[in-house]
Amino acid sequence: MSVPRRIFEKLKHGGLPACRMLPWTHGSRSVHGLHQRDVKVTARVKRVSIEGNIAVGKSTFAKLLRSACVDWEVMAEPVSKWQNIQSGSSKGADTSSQSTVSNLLQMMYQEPQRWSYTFQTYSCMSRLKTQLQLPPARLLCSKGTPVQVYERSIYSDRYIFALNMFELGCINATEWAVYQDWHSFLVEEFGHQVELEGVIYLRAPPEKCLERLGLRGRSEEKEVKLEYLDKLHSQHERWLLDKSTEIHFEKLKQIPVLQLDASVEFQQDSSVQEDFITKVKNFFSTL
Ligand SMILES: Nc1ncnc2c1ncn2[C@@H]1O[C@H](COP(=O)(O)OP(=O)(O)OP(=O)(O)O)[C@@H](O)[C@H]1O
Ligand SMILES: Nc1nc(=O)c2ncn([C@H]3C[C@H](O)[C@@H](CO)O3)c2[nH]1
Repeated sequence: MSVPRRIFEKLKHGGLPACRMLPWTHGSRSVHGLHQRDVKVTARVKRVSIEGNIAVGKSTFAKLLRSACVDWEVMAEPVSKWQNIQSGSSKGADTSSQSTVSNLLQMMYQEPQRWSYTFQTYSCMSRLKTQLQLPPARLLCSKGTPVQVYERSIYSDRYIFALNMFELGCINATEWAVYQDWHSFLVEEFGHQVELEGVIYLRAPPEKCLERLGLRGRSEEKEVKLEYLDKLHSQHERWLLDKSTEIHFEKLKQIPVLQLDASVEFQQDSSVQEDFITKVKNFFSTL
């Protein structure tokens, strides 16, 4: 049986390390382009998302994790893709002729009723692509606890943002029904490949997030109000703490959550950083 082309290319370029060379000649089924043996090799790698309100400090915390342990791979939220929608970005298109046609993040903030549904289709698709990426070679070789960490996930896309936009009336009942239908279909189709083993919830008062959002000064967010961050804060609390959000996937209902107090100014404080890393290490070892 031949190796699925997509996987062959991935292995050739991304490269599985010699320590995990795969015996392709043995007949086994291809699961969504992932060879079954490949699924086994990657199964030891845990998958965790960092969740939290806008500007709570996820990217800053992600940077800390990146520098803390070689067994952890942190995948950034694909914000720049949302800010630079490219023309002709289909597979095989000549990338040299691509140009930026729009900034969807800006459009969503400026005209939420017009653009929220479009935004959620694109954000969710880009998160799905991120979650489907195979772990890098060093994680597959790891003798410790290898973990792929994602900044947000296809689950916060639905249970935080899309739900919030629906409740705010920026996504209508038809759009919400359509979104949920394809979201459930994709999660079920991709199965284990998009499951998470844990969530790190960075928690801070919305007022603190607004302060940090102002500090960061991303131009698209200049009209974001405390009221919006309050709503998003409540969505996080309902999903990750109270567990009162209706969740449609069994494994996600039981997911372990590590809650960290993100209001602490940890950037200049190495003892807080060490405390965070210890908590994260202990959490990963339980997954
Ligand atoms: N613990 C912290 N103490 C003080 N300032 C912080 C802390 N964490 C983040 N910041 C600052 O707050 C701003 C926002 O942080 P960051 O970009 O990491 O947020 P984010 O959660 O990744 O945002 P988004 O939700 O937009 O992805 C940055 O200017 C950053 O330097
Ligand atoms: N509407 C909406 N849906 C999402 O799924 C989503 N994910 C992130 N964001 C916004 C928050 C930050 O401004 C910026 C970077 O996180 O993008 C989102 N907005």
